[in-house]
Amino acid sequence: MSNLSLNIAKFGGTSVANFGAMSNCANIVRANSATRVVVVSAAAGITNLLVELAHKALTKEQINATIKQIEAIEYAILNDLGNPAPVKAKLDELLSHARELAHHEEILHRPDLKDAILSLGERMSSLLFTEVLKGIGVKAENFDVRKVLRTDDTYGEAAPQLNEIRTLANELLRPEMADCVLVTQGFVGADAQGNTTTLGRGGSDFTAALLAEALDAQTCEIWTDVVGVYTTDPRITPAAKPLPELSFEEAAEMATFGAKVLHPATMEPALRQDIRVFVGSSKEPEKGGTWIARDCKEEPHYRAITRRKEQVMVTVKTPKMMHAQGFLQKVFTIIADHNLSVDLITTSEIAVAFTLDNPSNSVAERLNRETLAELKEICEVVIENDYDLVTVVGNNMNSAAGVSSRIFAAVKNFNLRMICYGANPHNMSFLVHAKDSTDVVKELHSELFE
Ligand SMILES: Nc1ncnc2c1ncn2[C@@H]1O[C@H](COP(=O)(O)OP(=O)(O)O)[C@@H](O)[C@H]1O
Ligand SMILES: N[C@@H](CC(=O)OP(=O)(O)O)C(=O)O
Repeated sequence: MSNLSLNIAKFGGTSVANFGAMSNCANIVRANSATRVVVVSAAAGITNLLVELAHKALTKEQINATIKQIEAIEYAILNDLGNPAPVKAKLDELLSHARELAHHEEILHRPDLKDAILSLGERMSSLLFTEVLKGIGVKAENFDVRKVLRTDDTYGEAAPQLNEIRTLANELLRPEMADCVLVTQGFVGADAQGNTTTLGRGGSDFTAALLAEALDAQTCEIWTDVVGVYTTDPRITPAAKPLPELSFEEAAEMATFGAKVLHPATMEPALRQDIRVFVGSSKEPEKGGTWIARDCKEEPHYRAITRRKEQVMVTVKTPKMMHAQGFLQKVFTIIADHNLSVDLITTSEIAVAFTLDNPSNSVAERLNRETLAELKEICEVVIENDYDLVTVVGNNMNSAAGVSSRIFAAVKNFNLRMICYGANPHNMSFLVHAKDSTDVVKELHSELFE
């Protein structure tokens, strides 16, 4: 079933951080009659507080203090509503659920409880944002995304089940959106048993794209705190510039290699269904933003630079590797069995080095630990921390002359530990010491874009 014009709008944590920010978002929704589904993240800071409750061994007093911080942020929004009374009881219910889960004696060991508590940020913000919309005269309803966003049961990084999502969204969401704007939760899902799951940090963008795909939307808007996707993270250098256009491939590379403005999986549904994705600032919508689509007017060799922090370099060595057939295969079987993806690899006759993405409290961190323990059973393993991965994203990078030499010239004063170039036309990546990465990105940016 297709629609004349359907847009899914997603508002990130900073865009729903307080009543004023939510009001800007409400105006954006009201201005576009094609927007029938709104996906919201938790108010800025809330998910981090919930992560502390879920992952850190806190005293009772520390738990209570953290809940108080959450309550203060949510209540500040509630108290600014014209008519807070109808939602106060529902908000209090969600807060007491958070309290209960935080004090649960198994919270640190049960991934299902962790996801249940993490989901509460989005459940509270969607409740409040629905009221903000109603307050400016938009007919809106809060919709529990767990009814349609079916996932597997990999808590913390659940995989969406696309066929079920399509069926459920068309059965349960589509009929309701004809009548009003539905405000739902990003980042959250439910498995076949109805247990709450989450899609991984930053997953609300992915939710929006998944719903856009399931409902055959034409566009998906990601409203955030920057006026589009930039040549690099504007927090690294003020010289970063917003990009008017990007291809799906370029955007996917940027997201995968660290551009936090988009969740890495966001482009997958967009690419499958050819959904145009817009990224813009909810504070300054009039400034426009970046359009991400299949084809771009231009395909420059250098489009952007990204950085991904918290990388680990693993070197596996075995004297037996000399002529030892099957060693590499064993190493990569162990990695594959744990579902890890390796970005950079270098090999010599007696050693293989590769990188692992290792953000703290992530599913990857746990899998990395298990993987390394297994590798240690078959070879010597050296683990080095404190690395960042820097990537230049562009087009035809592996087939044009001089593309790599310009990059190497710009970073000649830094120690590059690993380099990956040539396998993909859209990127060139290298590992640098974390202490150098800001300067590396600045030097590269200055050479390629300024
Ligand atoms: N290439 C980039 N372009 C724009 N923003 C980027 C880029 N790389 C990283 N960022 C960071 O992403 C942030 C927005 O992402 P995020 O904090 O997750 O927003 P939201 O809360 O809206 O989801 C920006 O403030 C910016 O610092
Ligand atoms: N609230 C979740 C999901 C999310 O996507 O948030 P944001 O849109 O603010 O990055 C997180 O912080 O991970």
